[in-house]
Amino acid sequence: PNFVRNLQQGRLGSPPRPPLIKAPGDEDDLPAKLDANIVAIKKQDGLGVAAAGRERSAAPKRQSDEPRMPPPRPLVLEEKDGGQGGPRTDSGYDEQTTPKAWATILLDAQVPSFTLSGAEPSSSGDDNTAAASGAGVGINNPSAAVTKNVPPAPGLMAPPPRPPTLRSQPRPAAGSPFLSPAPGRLLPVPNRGPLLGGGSGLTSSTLAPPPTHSSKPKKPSKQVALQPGHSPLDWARITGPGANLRGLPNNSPYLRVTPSMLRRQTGRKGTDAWTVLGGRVYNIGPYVPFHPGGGPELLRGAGKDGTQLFGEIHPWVNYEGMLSACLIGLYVPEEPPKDDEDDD
Ligand code: HEM
Repeated sequence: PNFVRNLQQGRLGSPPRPPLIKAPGDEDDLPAKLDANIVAIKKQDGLGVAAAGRERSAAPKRQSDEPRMPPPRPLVLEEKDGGQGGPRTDSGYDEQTTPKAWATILLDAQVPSFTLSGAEPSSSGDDNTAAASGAGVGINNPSAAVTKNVPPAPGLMAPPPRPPTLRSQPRPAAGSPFLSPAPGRLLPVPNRGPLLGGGSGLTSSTLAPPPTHSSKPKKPSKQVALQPGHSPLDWARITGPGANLRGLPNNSPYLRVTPSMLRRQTGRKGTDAWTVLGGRVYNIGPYVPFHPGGGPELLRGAGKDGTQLFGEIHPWVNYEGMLSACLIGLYVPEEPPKDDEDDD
């Protein structure tokens, strides 16, 4: 009998009522009276008491669900009920037959955020405490505008770690070129090097030549160690004006040297070493101990035209000036054979 009485009065199956805002003068038992009226109306309409109870049990649920409609932006998508319909059985969503992904609604989730201002406990105090107490949060107090360090709700990604702020960098010593003279200015970005002309004296990094990638790698030098008294200056001294290193008798005229004549002057077997450079024939024998590239290297051009070889190694060398005292004559083609017919 108690169960039937409670059922008739609508006390069974009713979820807790949502809080109502009461107007002044409202009676305290207004919700109970409203429920009783609903039961009476249902009876008049021929509906069963049980149906009325179901209606009442469903109505507050919808009411509590109404703020959730439409669903907020999905934070995490996951399938519920194995993809068979949605989570709400008292709405039209359960008429869906295809599997559907439903958003997990996290109304109470606190989205963790971060702040741009540092929160060093040493300099600015405990910002978390300030923010939690709500004191001083605002534009004029940005250091206090940090969020409560709410742990991320399940399914949410953890916030990224805060980058180190300039304020958290170690402050340079007094008198340092990195110290900004103007108060309130930001410190220079580290690892950029000092400015030019800043009087810091630390300009080596900015004056260093940039790395080049276009120059060829250097070949190893083939220069040899010259004997004492055989330096380039010594050669210049002995080849001054009036010097004669031709290897020919004095006052000999310049010769017309043919290829056959040239081939015999190789520097071997007691002969002088002649070479051709730019159409002129030089006696290079005296220069052998003065040649920075070594005697054997120089004699590679002896007895032949060494113009191409010379040019391949050191085209910048002024051979005409250096060998003026060694000039033999002009390099000329072989003389044509004499015509014997004239002798008849
Ligand atoms: C035609 C045969 C010659 C050959 C094969 C030859 C070869 C060389 C070589 C291999 C070097 C060393 C290059 C280096 O690695 O630094 C050299 C340097 C030199 N040779 Fe010759 N040379 C010849 C003729 C001459 C002649 C006729 C002269 C002067 C009249 C001369 C003057 C020099 C000078 C001044 C250097 C030093 C160049 C420098 O320091 O940049 N060479 N030569």
